[in-house]
Amino acid sequence: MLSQQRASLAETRRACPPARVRVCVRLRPSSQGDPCIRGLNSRSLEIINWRNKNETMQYQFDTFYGDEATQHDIYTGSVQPVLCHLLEGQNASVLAYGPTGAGKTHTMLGSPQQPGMIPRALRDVLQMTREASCSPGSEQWDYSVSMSYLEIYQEKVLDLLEPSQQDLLIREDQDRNILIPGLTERELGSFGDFERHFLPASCNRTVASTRLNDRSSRSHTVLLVRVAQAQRAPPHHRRVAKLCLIDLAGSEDNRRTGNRGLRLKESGAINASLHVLSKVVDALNQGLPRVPYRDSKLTRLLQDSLGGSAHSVIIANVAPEQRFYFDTLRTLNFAAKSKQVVNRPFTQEMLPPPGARKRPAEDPVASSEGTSPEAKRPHEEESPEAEPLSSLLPLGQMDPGLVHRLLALEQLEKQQGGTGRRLPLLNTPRRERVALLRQLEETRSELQKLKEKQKELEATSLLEKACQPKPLQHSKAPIRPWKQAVVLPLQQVQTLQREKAMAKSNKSVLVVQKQSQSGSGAENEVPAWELMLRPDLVAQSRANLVAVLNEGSAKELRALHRIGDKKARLIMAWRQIHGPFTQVEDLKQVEGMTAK
Ligand SMILES: Nc1ncnc2c1ncn2[C@@H]1O[C@H](COP(=O)(O)OP(=O)(O)OP(=O)(O)O)[C@@H](O)[C@H]1O
Repeated sequence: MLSQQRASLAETRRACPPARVRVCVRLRPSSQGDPCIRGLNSRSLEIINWRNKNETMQYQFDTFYGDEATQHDIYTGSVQPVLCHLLEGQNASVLAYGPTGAGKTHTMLGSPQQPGMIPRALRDVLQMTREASCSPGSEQWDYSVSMSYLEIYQEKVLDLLEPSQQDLLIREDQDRNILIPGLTERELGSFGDFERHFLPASCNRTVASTRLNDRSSRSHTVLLVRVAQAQRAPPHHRRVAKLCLIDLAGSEDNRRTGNRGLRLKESGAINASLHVLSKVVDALNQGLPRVPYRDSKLTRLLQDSLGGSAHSVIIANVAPEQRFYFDTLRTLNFAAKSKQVVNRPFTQEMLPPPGARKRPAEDPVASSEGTSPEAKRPHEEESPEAEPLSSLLPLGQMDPGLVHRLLALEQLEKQQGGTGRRLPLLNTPRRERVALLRQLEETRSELQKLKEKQKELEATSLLEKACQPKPLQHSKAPIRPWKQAVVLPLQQVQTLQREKAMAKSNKSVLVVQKQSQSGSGAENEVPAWELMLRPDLVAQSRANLVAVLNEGSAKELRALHRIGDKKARLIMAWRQIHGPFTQVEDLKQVEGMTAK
């Protein structure tokens, strides 16, 4: 039954090596005055230290592009290398980040004279798929490319290909894919098709004039390109990859933009979502159990690109003028922490259901309900590669817990008449149902094998006994399987017991009895007690504290124990210069503070 279940899913996921997010910095040409930032070489730059004008701070990235770098340099150096992964069925993302007026839209869209990353990438993707479908390789594939285009304006997801005021919902399917039901998708047969759909849609983006940029993006725009491929020969595998090209709206200091009314409201939404983006990167870097993707529409959509399955590139745009100094510093700090984020790309291959051997362009399933640009990806639990079926353990090494489970299952089956009737699972969500059925199937086969092994052992043992001289005292006890004894030092046993008790009790603090000091165990000895905190909660609260240190406002910092106004300001200044705190102990480096 299990193999049938797997065959019907017919999906395999091949993990690739983890891929760190690549981060490059692009410096816009200066419009006035002396620059506050300059490049040192193709990877490093330095920026004046605001506390001491005679000092500089240095940063290193995957690539640094100076103000003379062309669109071609940036494309060939940082964007083109990730596109080849699309043909392997893996996702890729390119994201332009930076303050308002620093050149994000110039980098992504460009102009007719200096086309940006988006038109260049589309031209190459279409060309690559054309060439790959003509290649005489053994694995010939048919390709189809399609696009969707949306903007996130004031926390609303708006379709740019078919503009309307409808806020599209972001959904997550059972396999954790992000879907946008109702988002328009257009097939692209040529670059001409792309221009025909993309150019008018670009005019639908919300732009307005601010004091810092005549045509400032008031929204985050996301171009989704879907590359579907279908193998011509059996077994007719299908793959779907997604390319996300994102032009973020710039962070804005409203004292300088002069924003009021609607502009101010837009700016509030932009800054809030960029703040969540920064928190997502922090959470990923600190390995926190909860990454706040759901706290903004932007991060929800970027779930794949940061800490997800895509090969991602961040282009951090910075402006050289003194008036952008603090924006530049903030951008460099965001870029520096983003380069630590590691993604886990994989190739997904699916078999079409029997009777549905169509080319991707004709295949309604391949286009994921016709409108959604997302590929259906299975949950890890369903991947045959994720976890091989557990093989039968030698009887003597069988985990007592498993034996207990097997006996309980046998009991349950007996109660149900032992006719193979299935357990009532219909009300269980599908994912859990699949996992339960798998577990049940594994347990059944283990039980069967266990019974056979047991019989074998009994037979061998009887035979041996028959051949041996009779022992003086014959034991009538049935033959039991050997249990493997694990001997632990007493202290370790007690720690394990405490941790188990804590996990079971679900409490954060436990009162535990101390080991008798004298060791005599005398009846009248007064027992000593101690309080024990759950280690996972301690770790979590330390991580939360670090998050407040990195992201907290002055008010939030003052709310911390022993932190007053002066210390809050010192912490904020420190993190602006040195970047995020990695642990609570870093506080020692802040002037006049101790880790206490
Ligand atoms: N590398 C560059 N070379 C020449 N001009 C540039 C470059 N980068 C940006 N510019 C110019 O600077 C101005 C601001 O750039 P752009 O609109 O791309 O900024 P932005 O970061 O997208 O701003 P916002 O977030 O407000 O939309 C534009 O006039 C653009 O043409």
